[in-house]
Amino acid sequence: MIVLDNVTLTYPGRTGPVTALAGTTLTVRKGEFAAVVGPSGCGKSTLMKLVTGLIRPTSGTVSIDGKEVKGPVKVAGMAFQHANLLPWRTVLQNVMLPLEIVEPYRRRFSRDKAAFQDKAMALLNVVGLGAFADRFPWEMSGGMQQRASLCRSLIHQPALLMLDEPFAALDAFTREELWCVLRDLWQEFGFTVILVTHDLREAAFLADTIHVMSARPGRIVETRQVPFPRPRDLDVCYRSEFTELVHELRNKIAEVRQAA
Ligand SMILES: Nc1ncnc2c1ncn2[C@@H]1O[C@H](COP(=O)(O)OP(=O)(O)OP(=O)(O)O)[C@@H](O)[C@H]1O
Repeated sequence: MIVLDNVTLTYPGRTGPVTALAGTTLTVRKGEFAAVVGPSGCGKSTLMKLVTGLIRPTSGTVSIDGKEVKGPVKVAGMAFQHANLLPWRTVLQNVMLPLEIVEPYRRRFSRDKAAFQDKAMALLNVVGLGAFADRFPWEMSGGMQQRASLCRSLIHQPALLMLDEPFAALDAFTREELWCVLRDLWQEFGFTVILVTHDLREAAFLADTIHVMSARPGRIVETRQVPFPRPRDLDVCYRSEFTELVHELRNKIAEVRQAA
């Protein structure tokens, strides 16, 4: 379980202190798919950095499974808006990169390389990239690169997947394809997800729970359970309850933007 308890984060800032989060409290259960939405600049990326231990709160605590986060956590995989694959490595080599860095895989890397390669290939097959393992990133579309990036974030079997607008740079069709890829990976492996997104349909399709943040300084102003049964497919996005939920979220965000 991930718990942010009354977290405030103030950046020193070049022209004076900037309080990005103020009194943010959030709980995400093990295995839950949580989405965080909110107006631009409300502190969503800051929240991700706090959970992964890249920054420490100014006050309050962040904990994972009862242990306070005091430095970069190993249990998390991460993916961002840009796939950031290394252009000189093939797709397979990119996916295997965390195994060369993260312990305990790192020390076993040379010995177990063949088994690790099989594992990477199995993941690439799940996301439909099995036939592209030997390609270089620049030979692939943005959507294919983002599939590979998801594989790279999951290769070391993290208990937690942190996603910061991973599909924002993709066209609408590719984005929906990738929603399904992520849904399938989550259903198969059961990791916990925190997805930061501007796309309310994405949050409503993928998440169990949607947290709405206020404008800066950000805190959680509303938490909605998503009622649609699983397994979900894209048809759910055309149901009236889905449209209503997205509308309500949009209205809430408009309200908090105006209040800022
Ligand atoms: N290193 C920093 N120094 C000073 N201010 C910062 C720093 N990083 C972020 N901020 C400020 O903190 C606030 C929150 O930033 P953050 O990137 O977390 O927001 P966000 O919700 O992810 O934004 P967006 O939705 O536009 O991606 C913003 O006002 C930003 O300008």
